[in-house]
Amino acid sequence: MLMWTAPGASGPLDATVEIPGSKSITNRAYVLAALSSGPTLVRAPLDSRDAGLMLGALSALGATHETTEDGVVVQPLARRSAEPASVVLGNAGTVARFTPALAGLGSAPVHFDGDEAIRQRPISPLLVALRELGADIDDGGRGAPPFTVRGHGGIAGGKVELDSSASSQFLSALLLAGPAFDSGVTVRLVGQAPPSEPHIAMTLDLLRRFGASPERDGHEFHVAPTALSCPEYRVEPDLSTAAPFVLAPVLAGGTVRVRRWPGASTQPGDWLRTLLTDLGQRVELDSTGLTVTGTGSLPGAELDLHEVGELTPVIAALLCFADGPSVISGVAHLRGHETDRLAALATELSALGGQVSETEDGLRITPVPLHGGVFHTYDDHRLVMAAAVLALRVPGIEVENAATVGKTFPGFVDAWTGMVAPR
Ligand SMILES: O=C(O)C1=C[C@@H](OP(=O)(O)O)[C@@H](O)[C@H](O)C1
Ligand SMILES: C=C(OP(=O)(O)O)C(=O)O
Repeated sequence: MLMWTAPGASGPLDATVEIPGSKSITNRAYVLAALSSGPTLVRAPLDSRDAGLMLGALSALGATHETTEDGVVVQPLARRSAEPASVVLGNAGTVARFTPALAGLGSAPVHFDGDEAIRQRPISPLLVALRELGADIDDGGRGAPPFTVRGHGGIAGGKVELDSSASSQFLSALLLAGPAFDSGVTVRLVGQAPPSEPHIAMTLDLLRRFGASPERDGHEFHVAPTALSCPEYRVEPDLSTAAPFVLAPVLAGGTVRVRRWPGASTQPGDWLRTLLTDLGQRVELDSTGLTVTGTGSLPGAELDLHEVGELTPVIAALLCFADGPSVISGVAHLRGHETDRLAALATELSALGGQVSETEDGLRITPVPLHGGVFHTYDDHRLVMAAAVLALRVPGIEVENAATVGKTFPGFVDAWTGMVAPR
């Protein structure tokens, strides 16, 4: 789809939506399944570009999978690749950060490369740490893809210092692979605190579910060598993908229900319940899911989104309609996401007449009337979602390359249209 005219809200919403599986949980479950000693049935996994890239990467490394009626069955990396292989990264941070360590467990060279954007995203501190732990990586001195991991049949592991301030995924990568290192792994964080603390908790949670006993003492983490196993794992719906849907009734009025919203979750999107309540909306969680009812008011807000950075694009779009100015802070690392999200949001929202400017670590938003126009998406799924939120109130928003939303939700346009403009 080259251009999508996102629908405006013509009245209060009344919709129940099904959100696909969490990207972050799906791709962690696949990695841990590959490192397990037996097959794992991953139930309700995400089926999207990033999840497909993870399965492709694991296949290239020797962990095959089969899609069944019940989910995806992943076989362990029993046949650790002895043949040279290539891993396609696309623009998936989870694939780029989580799979190089697995290649170091094999016994062949594995070449890693992806979209132009992934070559620009930070990864160097992870490659340095992996080398210190015993991996043999040739990155031509670039500290970025393309690079080759030359497997020598295992990774020694041990103690390492890591600066994970540019992405929490560096730390998650070492912890997820730690059970397969000869001596496990002990990571001491140095530098600024990593962003996305819930994603670190998610990593520890999945490790436990697969039988490891990760330990954390402040900035130090330890995972012992462990034989992993988890015959079945059920993936929660992606609460960051759910974000635009639960924010919609704030702007359109009415009620939106998200089915299967978990009672407790390590996903950053679970914080939306707190945010929406603080913004004066009605939020109810029960065993069927989450129900959000818009109350018609929306105050401006000062939000530090360091822990939940991936929610920034849709929250920025929402705050363009608040009663007063807002400031988003704590998200300098978004400049190294799918695109420089702070620059992209400031540029695109300003092009629609908005008063949105970048700060060093966030955005300053002063609500003013917006007009329609083309919203460029920079190959970033979350910018498509942000544009859809804007269009609820602003007629004539044309979303460029909306298909890029397939990184996490290929069915987004249909689901959104079904919610806003049901036939
Ligand atoms: O570990 C993960 O699954 C993720 C961690 C976060 O990355 P950063 O810490 O780089 O922001 C998040 O933004 C990304 O969407 C998914
Ligand atoms: C930052 C994101 O993705 P990735 O997993 O590629 O880092 C995101 O989904 O917002």
